[in-house]
Amino acid sequence: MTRTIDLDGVSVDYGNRLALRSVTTRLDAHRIAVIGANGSGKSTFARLLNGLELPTSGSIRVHGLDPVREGKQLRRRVGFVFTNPDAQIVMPTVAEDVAFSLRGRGLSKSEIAGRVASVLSDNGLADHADAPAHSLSGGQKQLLAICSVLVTEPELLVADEPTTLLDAANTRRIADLLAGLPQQVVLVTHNLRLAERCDIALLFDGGQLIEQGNPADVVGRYEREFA
Ligand SMILES: Nc1ncnc2c1ncn2[C@@H]1O[C@H](COP(=O)(O)OP(=O)(O)OP(=O)(O)O)[C@@H](O)[C@H]1O
Repeated sequence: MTRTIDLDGVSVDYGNRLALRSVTTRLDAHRIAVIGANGSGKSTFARLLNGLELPTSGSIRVHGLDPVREGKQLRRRVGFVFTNPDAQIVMPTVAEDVAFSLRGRGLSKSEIAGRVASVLSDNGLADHADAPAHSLSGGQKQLLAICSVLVTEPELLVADEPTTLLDAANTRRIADLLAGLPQQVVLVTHNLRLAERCDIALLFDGGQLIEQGNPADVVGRYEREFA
């Protein structure tokens, strides 16, 4: 399996705003942090990776798939976690919400129940399986949102500021969870400590990818030039 993300001259123009400007990169690291100031293009970059956004020009391959022509297959292989878990919770109970992600995949009821129980147990939510999803704490909701993505066994997990709404303990919990995943992870974050725990970091400025490399070096430049 190739786990390379390739962008060649990718720009995204929202009409009156060039959100990404001719970004070219090749990424095969396990955990990739994406940092930069507000409005620098991080979320746009993340959203390109599962076809939520399409390039205005240039080309992309994510694990060999072209989001323009193969968007459906891509979305089955790339899981996306949003900042606000409430935006992702769609079913009344925790277990039902996780199971919902597996609809249309041709799995039997018992296979679905098995996968749901396993992901909830791996992430400390087994005791909440039958609880109303909206009764969970903020940190538990973010765990649930991640479980709902992980249950689909994605090859790539893209998380757009998944710890922004969380306190220190829950931030650590999500950070540890992401750090322990076997699949490739792209983490957009303003939390520079989380960025430093990744294998590589990308720094965006004004829609341009201005640096890519060792996270400590990239974070250092960001702090010197943008803080
Ligand atoms: N749907 C949209 N329509 C028009 N402009 C947009 C849209 N989404 C983003 N933009 C603009 O594109 C630029 C890049 O936005 P993006 O959300 O990618 O930045 P970001 O680095 O993720 O910012 P933040 O740290 O604030 O989340 C910004 O100027 C933003 O206002």
